[in-house]
Amino acid sequence: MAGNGNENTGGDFSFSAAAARDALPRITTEKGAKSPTPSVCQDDTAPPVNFQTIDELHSLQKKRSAPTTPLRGGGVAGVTGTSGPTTPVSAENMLQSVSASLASLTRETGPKLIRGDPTSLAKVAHVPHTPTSLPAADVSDSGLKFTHVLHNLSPAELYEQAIKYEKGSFVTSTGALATLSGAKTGRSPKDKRVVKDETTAAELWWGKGSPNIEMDEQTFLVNRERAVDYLNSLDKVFVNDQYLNWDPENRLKVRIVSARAYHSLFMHNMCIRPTPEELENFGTPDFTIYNAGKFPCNRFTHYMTSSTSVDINLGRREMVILGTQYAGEMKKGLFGVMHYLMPKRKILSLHSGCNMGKSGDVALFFGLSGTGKTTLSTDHNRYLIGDDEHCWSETGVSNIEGGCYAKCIDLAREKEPDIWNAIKFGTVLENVVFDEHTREVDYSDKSVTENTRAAYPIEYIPNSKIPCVGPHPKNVILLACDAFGVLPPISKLNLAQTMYHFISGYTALVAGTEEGVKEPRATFSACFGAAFIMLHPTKYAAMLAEKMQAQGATGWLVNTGWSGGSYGSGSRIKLAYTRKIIDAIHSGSLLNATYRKTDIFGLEIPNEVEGVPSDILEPINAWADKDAYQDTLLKLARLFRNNFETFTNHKIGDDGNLTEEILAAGPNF
Ligand SMILES: Nc1ncnc2c1ncn2[C@@H]1O[C@H](COP(=O)(O)OP(=O)(O)O)[C@@H](O)[C@H]1O
Ligand SMILES: C=C(OP(=O)(O)O)C(=O)O
Ligand SMILES: [Ca+2]
Ligand SMILES: [Mn+2]
Repeated sequence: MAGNGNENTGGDFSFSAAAARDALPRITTEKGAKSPTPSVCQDDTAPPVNFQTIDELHSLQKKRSAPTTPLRGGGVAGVTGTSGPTTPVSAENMLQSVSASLASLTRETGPKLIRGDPTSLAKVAHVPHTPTSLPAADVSDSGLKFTHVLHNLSPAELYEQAIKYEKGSFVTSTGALATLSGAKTGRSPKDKRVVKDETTAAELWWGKGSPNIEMDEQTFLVNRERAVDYLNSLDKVFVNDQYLNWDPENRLKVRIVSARAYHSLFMHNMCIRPTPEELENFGTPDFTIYNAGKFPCNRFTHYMTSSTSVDINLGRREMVILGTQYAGEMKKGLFGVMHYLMPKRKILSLHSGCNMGKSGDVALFFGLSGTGKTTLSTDHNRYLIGDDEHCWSETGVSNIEGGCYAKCIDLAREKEPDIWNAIKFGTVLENVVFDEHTREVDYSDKSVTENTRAAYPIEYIPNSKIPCVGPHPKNVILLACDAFGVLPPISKLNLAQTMYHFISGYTALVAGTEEGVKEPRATFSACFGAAFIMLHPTKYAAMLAEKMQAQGATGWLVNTGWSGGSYGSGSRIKLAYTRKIIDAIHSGSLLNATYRKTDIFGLEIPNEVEGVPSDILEPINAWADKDAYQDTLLKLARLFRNNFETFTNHKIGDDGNLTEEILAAGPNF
């Protein structure tokens, strides 16, 4: 029979005489005792183990983080009860600070907080929450419970949290964390509110065309309390303390309090990550986000028109998110804050990508969502400074963020290798569809949304420039994804034209990034980011004009949209051609090309661009139906003219001549 290890040769089955009588010999286990069979298993002798139980074995697995990483939570054996001698002072400070952030406005007390995961067996330090002798009427159950704080967890820890507790979290075949953002898969601009107080009433852009829909301070506090109460009711909250802006002089300290590991990992990737030393000395944040995620606002609250509300209070330096889990709200909410704070310091905030050539030539890529900022600023031959949000100061450019947020729909390894390779361990992959077994992502699948996204730290792009700063830009590239197919793939702009197109901010909004947009549609968004600007567009335009003039930067308009017909009949310009066009801008060869001027828009188009078929450079040549082309061109020109009407009564900067030139730089018909 198989299994007893004896060779059964002929049916006879016999033990050795001794074994049969006395059963098996005893094995000696005493220390130092000689093995009963010294000649075998010689090198199986291991040094003595230093654990007695399974729990002890497990406790050995996790080494304590270095003393410079004091703010780690679960698993660190600390003290129970009030903080004792082994609690690092900075950790206690952190808890005090978070408790202050999460304090109820009405009960005037911070919640009781503990570091670490609530399921962790190891007891960790907590802050005793301050006043103890409250009148009995003020004592509530929420005041008696502890909330666990998961402060600046590492990506690995956040993966574990997400996979254990957040439905829809999976590791993909390349190691990314696939997540679902829930009902909202894009931003909700109609649900954005900005507190109008005395200061902001005077400073901000309000009224027609403005993204700033007002709310009063009192209503903000109602929503803030709602978010804070929700967060405090949870067993645990995630807290990220990070930075915005790579320019050290103009850095902002931000705190993000959220309910999901997904949100914490997203912001870990998208904001600038502090070093352990910086984290230890973080102090009080300059701006705080309370992200209550799926927890809705109360529709009976004044100003609320849906169950989603994204509220910014510049005076309190706080933002509240209720009723949406789309992580992009946090990133773009902070961008709005920068659009307010930076111009006060004479720094221009830009909705643009930015990269730098080997010789130090910097290019900006402006454009609305889906026009190619991320794709075209991620360029294997150049250093990536950032893909979406920048500042332009007296000294040059700086990225506001520490990561990139790339669209993933139809992502292909051959076309965008750097973005493809960045989707690995640590990257958040939102709303993608993958094979249930292999976990291979199908980037063409739009079942959840068109707006599938990857958020990764900028250093995941091999030629990213760290720190993400650079000298003054040489080229300012305006990207428009023209769904009408009438704008040339490339045109050179004079300063007035650059300003005209910057203020117009034209594109065909590609489906998905904003809720409810299912088809490309022509749209105008001042400064290529009206949803995020806080001041009147002419304020940013004046700063851009001044900076471009001072630095002698050249403006370009690049159509990354349709050619040979409108959306539906023509086709999108090949990414490979757009890249050739961009190469020619960077190399300087386009500056020396010969140009001709187009009708109506008066755009200068080159006769030739290396690597691009010449018959697409002049849009009419690519259209089969020339009459249809003329009609469409006029239609778009009218849309431009109508849109610009609201700006005709505004002066741009102090230069009266420039204002006149800008007004004249639009289409003529
Ligand atoms: N000719 C083109 N130029 C730029 N992007 C293109 C082009 N054709 C297709 N695309 C696709 O359009 C999308 C641009 O998105 P992205 O770069 O993320 O835009 P943004 O950063 O401006 O929001 C990408 O999915 C890219 O692959
Ligand atoms: C995340 C966004 O930015 P973009 O589409 O420009 O990458 C957004 O607009 O929500
Ligand atoms: Ca953007
Ligand atoms: Mn982008």
